Amino acid sequence: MNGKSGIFVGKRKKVFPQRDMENKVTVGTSHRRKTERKMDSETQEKFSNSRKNTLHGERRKFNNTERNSVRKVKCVKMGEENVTLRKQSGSKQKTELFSKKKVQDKRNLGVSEERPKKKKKRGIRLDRHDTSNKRLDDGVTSIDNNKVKQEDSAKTKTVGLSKNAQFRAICPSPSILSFVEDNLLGRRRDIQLKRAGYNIELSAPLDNIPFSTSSERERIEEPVFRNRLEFFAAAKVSSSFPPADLPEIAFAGRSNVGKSSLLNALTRQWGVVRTSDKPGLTQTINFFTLGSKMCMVDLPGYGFAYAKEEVKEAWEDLVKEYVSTRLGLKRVCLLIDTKWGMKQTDHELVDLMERAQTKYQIILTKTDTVFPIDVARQAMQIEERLKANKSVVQPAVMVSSKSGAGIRSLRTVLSKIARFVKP
Ligand SMILES: Nc1nc2c(ncn2[C@@H]2O[C@H](COP(=O)(O)OP(=O)(O)OP(=O)(O)O)[C@@H](O)[C@H]2O)c(=O)[nH]1
Ligand SMILES: [Mg+2]
Repeated sequence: MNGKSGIFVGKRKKVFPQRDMENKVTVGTSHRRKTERKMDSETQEKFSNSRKNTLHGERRKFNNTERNSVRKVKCVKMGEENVTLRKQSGSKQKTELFSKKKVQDKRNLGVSEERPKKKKKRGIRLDRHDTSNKRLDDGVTSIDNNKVKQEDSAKTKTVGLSKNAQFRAICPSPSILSFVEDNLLGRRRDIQLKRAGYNIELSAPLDNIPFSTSSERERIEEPVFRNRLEFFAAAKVSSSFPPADLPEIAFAGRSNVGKSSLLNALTRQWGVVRTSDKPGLTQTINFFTLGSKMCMVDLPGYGFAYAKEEVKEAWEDLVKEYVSTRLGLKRVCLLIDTKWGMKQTDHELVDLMERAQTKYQIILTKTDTVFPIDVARQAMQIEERLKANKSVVQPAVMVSSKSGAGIRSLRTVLSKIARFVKP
């Protein structure tokens, strides 16, 4: 700052007033700090109060631009009061001052005290249909602009949205929604399951009949799944595949998606197929017979990130070879974790099965980990994506091996395969 002229040339330092000197007031800026004024005690008090109320308190709230626009304009004496005003464009303070002044004048003239009328804000009247004085984005209600806006919003709806937002925008079909509700799919509260009559102490409680006795609980509606599940063969290479005497249903999917657990849940024979919370437990193609009716095949998971590259490739090649060449294979259940949806590796397998004309059906697993609406959205999204595919068997089935939700429906779907092939 130029001390002599009082014009700021550089960046102003932030200095706060100090009032600790007898008969002396030191104020705000470095320039003013130098100018110490002597005042009588009354004036000093008024002065310091007015600065306290106006300058000091407000200055710190303003940013630089606002501060520049603020100008100290008047110090008006009203009776005993000293009011310091700062002029700001359209400020309230200014209106207050003038209305106060008016009342004061009226008092002096003996006019009865009335509340000052508020000044009406004058709005600018615009012709709705005259677009000449409006900007395009001013909310003009012309038809053309509306069209443009609609197109833009449609574009942003699809292009601008994140993957997550796009997912949330999916409206599932009524049939999917009712399936989710009827089967109590999705994350549910225990109290809700209890009220519906399910015994939550049992494993896969929703696979039982509500309010059923223990003998009823044992029954599986589809006779084929009442057969004993027995380990039959394991293969690490295609040459050791067993002969394809029985119709086969294979369970494929990424590591840890719940393939082995689903086999146990379908047959209610917990522990026959080994499961683990660590991905990559199943490393060979495991064949299980279900009586003499069907063969169920547990495939090693693909996309297991922590396995060695060559091991991973060997598993994936084995799975690919199995699904594209196996003769007795009637259906591949492609398991997708409901939480994560279809990944690149899943699409690769889908493409392969399309080329090999292998029938496959999408099974959404672990539905108990997400909200019911997200189960429906995931099913809807996958069905839409695979709509044009020829070998896919629709609809997608939603299950949870943990809660037992949807397991009965899957049994019904799969038992038809066995029945038709071997009546
Ligand atoms: N919450 C929940 N967890 C499940 C469900 N199904 C399986 N799991 C769990 O997921 C983990 C993996 O299950 P597995 O059946 O071994 O999965 P996998 O697909 O056979 O895995 P790999 O053999 O490694 O390919 C286990 O900890 C299971 O308890 C389910 O429906 N809900
Ligand atoms: Mg497994």
